[in-house]
Amino acid sequence: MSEQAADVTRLDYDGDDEYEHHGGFPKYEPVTPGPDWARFVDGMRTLQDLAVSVDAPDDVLAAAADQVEKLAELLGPHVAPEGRSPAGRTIELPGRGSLLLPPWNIEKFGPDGVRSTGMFRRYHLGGNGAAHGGTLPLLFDDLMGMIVHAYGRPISRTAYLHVDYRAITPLNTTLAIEGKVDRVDGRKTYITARMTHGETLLAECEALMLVLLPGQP
Ligand SMILES: CCCCCCCCCCCC(=O)SCCNC(=O)CCNC(=O)[C@H](O)C(C)(C)COP(=O)(O)OP(=O)(O)OC[C@H]1O[C@@H](n2cnc3c(N)ncnc32)[C@H](O)[C@@H]1OP(=O)(O)O
Repeated sequence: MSEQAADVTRLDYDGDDEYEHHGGFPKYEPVTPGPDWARFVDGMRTLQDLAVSVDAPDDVLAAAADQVEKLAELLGPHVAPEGRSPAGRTIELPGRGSLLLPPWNIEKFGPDGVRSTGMFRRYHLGGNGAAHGGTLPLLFDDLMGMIVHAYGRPISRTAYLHVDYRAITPLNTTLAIEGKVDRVDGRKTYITARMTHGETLLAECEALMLVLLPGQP
């Protein structure tokens, strides 16, 4: 992670009245859990890949289902309210340690934009070896959230997200995504971003983020 990326720890926006008074968002603070958390998330990602790709005999599936049920039983009592799990708050891990997000790593985080690199895996397969079209807006939307935050805007939500698919997005190879604030107009923040594979443009995205009014969820 670059020096600039260290700013990502401003996630909690301590002491920022604007942040405190806009919207009804819980406060998210970055965490650094022990190494077992990274191992757990990594193992779960492997399971996600397997869950969408195996064609196993019944006895294997029965054994796997037994183990999955046991695992759910083990973890069930430890469910925490939103903003309290390390998922999504472990900045150093791919996808901030959240299984919802593809395993991408933040490389640059600052007012001049956010850049992240990573790959789509078997779990993200759409058809014919390419990433599912819905995974790109997911990644772009999360990027937009980070960009608006890194720019220093109060808590905002996506009003629209427009994606232009320019080329097939491959799996299992390193890609990059990068974007920045283009302009600000009152509550509105206009952001553009692009996803690339080397020199190849895969997708472009334009979004409008709106600063939440007091009490807006
Ligand atoms: C480590 C880092 C962590 C950071 C980690 C980051 C995490 C990821 C963050 C992801 C963020 C999300 O995905 S958020 C989830 C997806 N988004 C949502 O669910 C939002 C659902 N929509 C809403 O809640 C609402 O529509 C709002 C709050 C966005 C806006 O409602 P509102 O406050 O009533 O605003 P409204 O008066 O309608 O509009 C205000 C102005 O914006 C314009 N406007 C509103 N919507 C649009 C639109 N779609 N297209 C064009 N213009 C629009 C209006 O014309 C108006 O312009 P004028 O007349 O003033 O000129």
